[in-house]
Amino acid sequence: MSNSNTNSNDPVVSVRDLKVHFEDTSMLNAMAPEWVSDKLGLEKDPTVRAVDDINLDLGENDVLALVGESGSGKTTLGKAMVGLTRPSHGSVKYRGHDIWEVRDGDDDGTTFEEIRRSLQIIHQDPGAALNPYRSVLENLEVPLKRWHPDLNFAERRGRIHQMLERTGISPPEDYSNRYVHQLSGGEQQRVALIRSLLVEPEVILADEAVSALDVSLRIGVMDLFLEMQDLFDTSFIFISHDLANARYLAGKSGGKIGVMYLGELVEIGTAEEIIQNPQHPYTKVLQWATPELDPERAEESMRESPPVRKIDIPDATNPPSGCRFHTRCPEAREACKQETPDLYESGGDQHHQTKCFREIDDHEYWQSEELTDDGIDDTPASDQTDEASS
Ligand SMILES: Nc1ncnc2c1ncn2[C@@H]1O[C@H](COP(=O)(O)OP(=O)(O)OP(=O)(O)O)[C@@H](O)[C@H]1O
Repeated sequence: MSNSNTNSNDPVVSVRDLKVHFEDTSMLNAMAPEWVSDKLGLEKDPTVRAVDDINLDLGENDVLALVGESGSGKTTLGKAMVGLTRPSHGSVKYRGHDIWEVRDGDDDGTTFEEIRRSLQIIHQDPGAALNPYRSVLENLEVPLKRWHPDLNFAERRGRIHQMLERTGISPPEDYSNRYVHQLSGGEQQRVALIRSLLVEPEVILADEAVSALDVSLRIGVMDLFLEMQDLFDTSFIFISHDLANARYLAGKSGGKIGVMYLGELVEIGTAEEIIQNPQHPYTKVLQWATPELDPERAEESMRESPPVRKIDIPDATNPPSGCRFHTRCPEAREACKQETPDLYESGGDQHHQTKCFREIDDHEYWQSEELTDDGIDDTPASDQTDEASS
């Protein structure tokens, strides 16, 4: 994208103090005053705090793999980073331009259309992005016609055939005439990847893009993503609930793994650091739950119980006070209930950060009382504030 303010050292996407909260937009909430719903005995859905207080930069040619349990906010963060979900608070900048200020017309240095082209998404279900009633060629012509209207039919077909061949879909003349339903899952995902790459984006968000694939096909598609990432110098945000996939993607590309828990980024670092030297107690839980990371220990660890005090994940509408993991954390102490940790450097490594007081040698955490199973306080943050003020 041409812009005189663009500096190649700047992050491509930069997120500051990001919150994405989903309000209840149902008719009941919009129309009925509190006393009406109380009288009718109807409960309004509270706000979901899907993403809270995240600061993150994605550089050029960078790879970030976001992992965490279902509902931890991975997709919401990813979509906010590519301008598909509007933040409730904070900013998401593309090459220094606040995406939503541009969208709302407050910034004349760039256009929202250009941002939309630069930030693409590939979904878990590739079929969703492809028209089943059109051939592969017709599907892939759509982005080219939109973003490169100067190309004629022969030039478009030439580019499409080249991309099909590069991604291992061969012979391209044959495949380009097939309909989407005549392709395997792996071939559909390749076509979805080509569709995104044809518009020459700077960032691709791949949301669980390999989870629906058979395990035997997964490595091939992940390798292809990484090959294309390298070839086109495109930054990728991979979303996966599987730490083994995240390790593969971030490890091979020299990227980072970001671990999410209840809307917060709790640890971020290189694949090597997150797998070999995890610091956050929640990252250790994910590692325990992924025995294939260490097959030698797999059998042994399957016999152990998970390193948590409670299995149940608290509700994202009312997360626990202080450190959100304190209700399940085996290392939790009183201080974790009261205060929210920042992301601290782990062991002096600026590329490895952990949201846990245990990173700070002289933090009052070390003097505070350990939380035992009997002492687990499930009171959500908001209720505690209410109690304190009443
Ligand atoms: N449009 C929405 N409206 C209301 N709540 C939402 C919406 N989108 C997501 N949520 C809620 O926000 C929280 C985070 O969801 P998100 O999909 O980002 O998590 P995730 O880690 O990607 O989970 P999964 O792996 O299951 O997709 C969840 O509690 C989810 O129910």
